[in-house]
Amino acid sequence: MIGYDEALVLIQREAKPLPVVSRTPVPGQVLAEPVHSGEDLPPFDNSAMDGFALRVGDAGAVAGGEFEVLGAQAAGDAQAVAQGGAWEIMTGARIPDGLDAVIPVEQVEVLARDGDGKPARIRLQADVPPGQHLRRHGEDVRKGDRFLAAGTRLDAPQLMLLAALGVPLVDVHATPRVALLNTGRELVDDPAQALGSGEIRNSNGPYLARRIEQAGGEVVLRQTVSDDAEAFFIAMEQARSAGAELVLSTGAVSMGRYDFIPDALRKLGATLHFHKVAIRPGKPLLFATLPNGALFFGLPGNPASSAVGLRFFVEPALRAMLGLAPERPLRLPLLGGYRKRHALRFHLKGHVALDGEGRLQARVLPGQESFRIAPLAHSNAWVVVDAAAGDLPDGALVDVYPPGHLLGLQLQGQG
Ligand SMILES: Nc1nc2c(c(=O)[nH]1)N[C@H]1C(S)=C(S)[C@@H](COP(=O)(O)OP(=O)(O)OC[C@H]3O[C@@H](n4cnc5c(N)ncnc54)[C@H](O)[C@@H]3O)O[C@H]1N2
Ligand code: MOO
Repeated sequence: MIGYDEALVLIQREAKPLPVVSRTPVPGQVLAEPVHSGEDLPPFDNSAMDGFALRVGDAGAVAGGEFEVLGAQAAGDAQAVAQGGAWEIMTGARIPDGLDAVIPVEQVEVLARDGDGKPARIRLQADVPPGQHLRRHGEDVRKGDRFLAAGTRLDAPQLMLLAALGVPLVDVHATPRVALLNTGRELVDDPAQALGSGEIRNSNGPYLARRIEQAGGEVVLRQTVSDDAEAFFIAMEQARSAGAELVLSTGAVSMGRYDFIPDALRKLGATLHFHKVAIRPGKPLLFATLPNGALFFGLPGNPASSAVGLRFFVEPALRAMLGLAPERPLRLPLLGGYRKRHALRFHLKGHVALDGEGRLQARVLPGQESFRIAPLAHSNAWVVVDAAAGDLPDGALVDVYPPGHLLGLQLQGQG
């Protein structure tokens, strides 16, 4: 049996960044290369206000000054050239060449109007400092700027920026393709089907499938497989033809007579890196490399054990495949402390909330047994207590991980 840190080193040795591909930007993708701007943002000098554009130079203009209105410029109008005077201008409209400041319409007295009722002559009711209410081209992002760094995960703000700068394609690591095989002849997938004697519902399948997608993977195959090696070999062949770079199984990795996964992998010619880690829950976890180079994780079947296996073993591999640096935990005070009964590393269903002063604090939820699913649905974080740690007193700082490596802490909506 090896320790968690040692297991992580082996995973990080085996999990390599996937090839870089150019793709349409989509939320959740992680940039493999920085993005440089091919344009200025804003693309041209424009007005921040509805009002009048003027030429005021370095000195500015003073209240009381009068100007002829010689043109008008709305958002979307092409470049115009002004021969002095004032131009009526709308927010976002391109500043006519030759003008260099804007006065808002509220600070102007219209002295005369033309036949159509448009302002023909104005008087300033306020001073106009140089450059007032101008949004200059490139002030936000300059052409050639590296505006998104490698390792950035695309979400709404990044998509806004990429859209603003007209970037059709970004370089990302290919999405890791994951095959998920739930083993066990006791498993029932159809929620409408009544359970036969000794049967249980496959709950690991939907949980893991969702978490894999949230962790940046794509589930290319999901199969429920009986407890025999032949059915497993068929599913493994399907995983291979689906192009899976990562294969996960649940169940059949422990000591029982039907725990066939380790032997079946050997028969397939896989290289076993470890089987059994000094953690709770999830101890019988297995990690191997398949002959085609795909990584294989044999997750224990108990629901909390499979969740821990995904979060703390598979997700580090996904991170490496996506070209991301290893994750760092939050350090939060632990409300109520924790009594640690074994010299193992514990991954505990936890809950993070705000205390009375609005500071984050964590606690360990009751119901840590690995068969218990209900506490997982009330948990919004993992509290991790290292193997070397002893009992933790109330308020001790503890490592806390969000539910997924690409998910932030989610404080709302958990009961
Ligand atoms: N003699 C020993 N027995 C066990 C040991 C041990 O060291 N010696 N380890 C225990 C630990 S720890 C764990 S964890 C489990 C792991 O067992 P397996 O990975 O072999 O899984 P199964 O036996 O197939 O199933 C365990 C448990 O989980 C339920 N299960 C399985 N798949 C699903 C699923 N998709 N959805 C919901 N529940 C699932 C299954 O019915 C069992 O109750 O072994 C201990 N035993
Ligand atoms: O370690 Mo097993 O995962 O306790 O139930």
